[in-house]
Amino acid sequence: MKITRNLYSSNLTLLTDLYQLTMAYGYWKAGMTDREAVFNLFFRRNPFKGGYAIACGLSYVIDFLENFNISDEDVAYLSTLKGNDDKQLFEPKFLDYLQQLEFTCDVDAVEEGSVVFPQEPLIRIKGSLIQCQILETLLLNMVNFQSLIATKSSRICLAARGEEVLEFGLRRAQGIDGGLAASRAAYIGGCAATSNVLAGKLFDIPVKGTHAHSWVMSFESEIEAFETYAEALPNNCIFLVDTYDTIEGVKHAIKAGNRLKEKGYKFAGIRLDSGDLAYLSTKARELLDAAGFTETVIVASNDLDEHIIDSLKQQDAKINVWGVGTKMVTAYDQPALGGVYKLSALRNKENTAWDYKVKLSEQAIKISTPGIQQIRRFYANGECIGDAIYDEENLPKNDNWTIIDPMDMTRRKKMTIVEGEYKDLLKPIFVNGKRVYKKPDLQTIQAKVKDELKTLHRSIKRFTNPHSYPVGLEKGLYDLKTDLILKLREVE
Ligand SMILES: Nc1ncnc2c1ncn2[C@@H]1O[C@H](COP(=O)(O)OP(=O)(O)OP(=O)(O)O)[C@@H](O)[C@H]1O
Ligand SMILES: O=P(O)(O)OC[C@H]1O[C@H](OP(=O)(O)OP(=O)(O)O)[C@H](O)[C@@H]1O
Ligand SMILES: O=C(O)c1cccnc1
Repeated sequence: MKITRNLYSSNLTLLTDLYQLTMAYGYWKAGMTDREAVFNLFFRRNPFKGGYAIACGLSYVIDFLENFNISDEDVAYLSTLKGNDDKQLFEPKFLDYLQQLEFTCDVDAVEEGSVVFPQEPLIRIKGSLIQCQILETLLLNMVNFQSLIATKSSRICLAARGEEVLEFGLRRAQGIDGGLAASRAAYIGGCAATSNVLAGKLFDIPVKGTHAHSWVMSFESEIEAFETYAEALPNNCIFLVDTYDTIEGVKHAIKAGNRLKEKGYKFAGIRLDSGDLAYLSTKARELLDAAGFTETVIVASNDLDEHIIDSLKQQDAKINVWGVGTKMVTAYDQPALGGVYKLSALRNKENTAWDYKVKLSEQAIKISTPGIQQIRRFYANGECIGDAIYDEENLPKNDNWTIIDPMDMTRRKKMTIVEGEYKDLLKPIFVNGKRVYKKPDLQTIQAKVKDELKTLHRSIKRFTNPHSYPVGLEKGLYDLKTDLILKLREVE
């Protein structure tokens, strides 16, 4: 959408960590800028102690890469940076080089809205070392946050069991883009609408809302507040009933609802925002039904998250619509996804072959995976049964694959390549810097999340101790990684 582009397509190239630019300078000085490299963006643990994550943020990444450039102003600023000796940090020739740098990489990525798991590359960038390096920070910034919020939202929507979830988080979000990007990701995760009007305009998300306590407090009485609201907005009446006494509030809302009905309008709903939401929603439902307002919905808000919604569902609360703010947009119980971006292959100096790369660590989970990675997801009867991370340059010779858990080599699973029962998740997005992928609209991405979640066994979606979905390295890649680690540790 055009308006979206105006906000996010400005030149964001300097929205990066300084070390990307100092390394870029180093590569340039060492004559390494154009060595072909492959980097992968992945995370190591599912967020929220859950069993899966939702990939999100690719659209921002695409806009950023399509508008990649270093402007006169950027160069002017970079030329003012000083080193420890108080001399210019970057020599002018390097800045000239940077200014002429164009984005020419290949990008393959998992589509937004896909279900993804730890260790899987969400984005794979292949191209000149300097370009791949410079992109790290912003790619992580965009994908980490949005994937986190889309995952949170999908959990909250699962807890609501198909009922409407409204995202109310802007006022508690982490700044301006923390609000906007969260509204977008929350919608992708399954929310029906947002209260954030600019997000509605930019991303074409439905906007919805009720009214605040201040409205009720601005009148002599609650009933006067509801009736005045109904006069002004007869087609948008959800009354907030808990400013003074919730049960009395429901009765006042019913009075105002009767006036609306007389005038031929619908009494759309009430909102509960405090107290025992199970008890109050049940009482409110009884009162509404007794007054003939069986279609009038009960919206609930107040620090909700997936666990409280789940509990309210188990208590048989009579809530139809869930308003969720703070805990959704701040990902309250886990504020960062922790995705990383690692080099996995580099052309040798002679440019004749790939050198595969790993980052070692004492912790197995932190040892990166080498190769030109792709993900293959296997299905049986419409359910996904396991993912293989494999090396595109070393495809297994036969159709019987073994996947091995990189954290525990005794955990293995056999997968058979059967036509129509697998798919590769990384799709071409850019080829030689030119976009080859058409961005889907948000509704399509939201529908994808729903469809993908249906392919996951329910044990993987439960909130408490979810079953862990099998993701492994294809045996060829596993062996390759093990050899590399042994070599680096100099074990014969
Ligand atoms: N029946 C229920 N079961 C589980 N949790 C509930 C139930 N009813 C409300 N809650 C949750 O309990 C928490 C109550 O928080 P708190 O005590 O701060 O609110 P309150 O006193 O009801 O309202 P406020 O302080 O906003 O006037 C909220 O997170 C709310 O969503
Ligand atoms: O609880 P959250 O999940 O963050 O949802 C958003 C909250 O924001 C509003 O409260 P606030 O007290 O800011 O304003 P109000 O007067 O409209 O209630 C609203 O009533 C919700 O309680
Ligand atoms: O419209 C609402 O009810 C709303 C909007 C923002 C925050 N809390 C509630």
